[in-house]
Amino acid sequence: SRYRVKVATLCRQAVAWALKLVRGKVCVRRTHAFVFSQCTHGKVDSILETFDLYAKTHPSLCIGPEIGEALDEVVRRVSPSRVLELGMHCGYTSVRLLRLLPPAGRLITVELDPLTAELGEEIILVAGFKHSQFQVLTSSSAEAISTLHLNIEPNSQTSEGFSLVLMDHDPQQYLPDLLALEREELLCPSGCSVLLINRSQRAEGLRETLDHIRARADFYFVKTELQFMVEVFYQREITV
Ligand SMILES: C[S@@+](CC[C@H](N)C(=O)[O-])C[C@H]1O[C@@H](n2cnc3c(N)ncnc32)[C@H](O)[C@@H]1O
Repeated sequence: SRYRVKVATLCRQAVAWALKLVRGKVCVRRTHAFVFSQCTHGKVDSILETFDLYAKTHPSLCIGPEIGEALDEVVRRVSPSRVLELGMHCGYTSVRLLRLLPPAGRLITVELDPLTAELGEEIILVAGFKHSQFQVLTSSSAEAISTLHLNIEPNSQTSEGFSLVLMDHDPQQYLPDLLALEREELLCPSGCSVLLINRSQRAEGLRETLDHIRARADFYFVKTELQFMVEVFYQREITV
């Protein structure tokens, strides 16, 4: 019976893999429609589970539960009051982030494609989050970063800037965006974790970013390097 269970699992995985192959490219509308119609509105866990269910049989860009848990661990540890996400897509990671933020926490999320941004924002609202907790900027990461200081209200409890940045947009943009965030003084000087999602072992952009970080040991260090995610820590001011 043990072998029967194993064979059944393998068959299920083979069918799911074949379905993904047949269904071809990632479709934002289809992802949104599935999640919107199948999840329980207002229940964050149901939304994440529905995304994961969809990804079993359809091509998906969502990070999924495995990288998601590594992300959760960082969010719980950092407990950031301000988070910046570059590459919102359909809102999977935005919902994951928002559910772990402290009550006064706020997320700014950036998405280049207007339709994706609209559909992703709807999913965040369906999850039950309010516009007082998050803001979607529909633009390229570079444009967004150059205007971000206008979107951050001073917070008396923390130093200014983001204490967590998630980059999952375009690895070629990771380094220029990191440099721009530093230049614009948007990284919290007392400490900011920058998470770089690595979807391809051949991502040249990620390698360049890490080379830069290693050469800037005065302000940066690589805190953890997992196969799919690298955590870089930035600090300008030493806290006592
Ligand atoms: C891999 S997906 C993000 C997936 C998301 N983190 C999740 O797990 O649900 C990348 C997204 O970044 C967007 N994107 C690509 N380049 C961008 C850029 N330069 N600025 C902003 N968004 C960008 C794409 O349109 C796409 O929706």
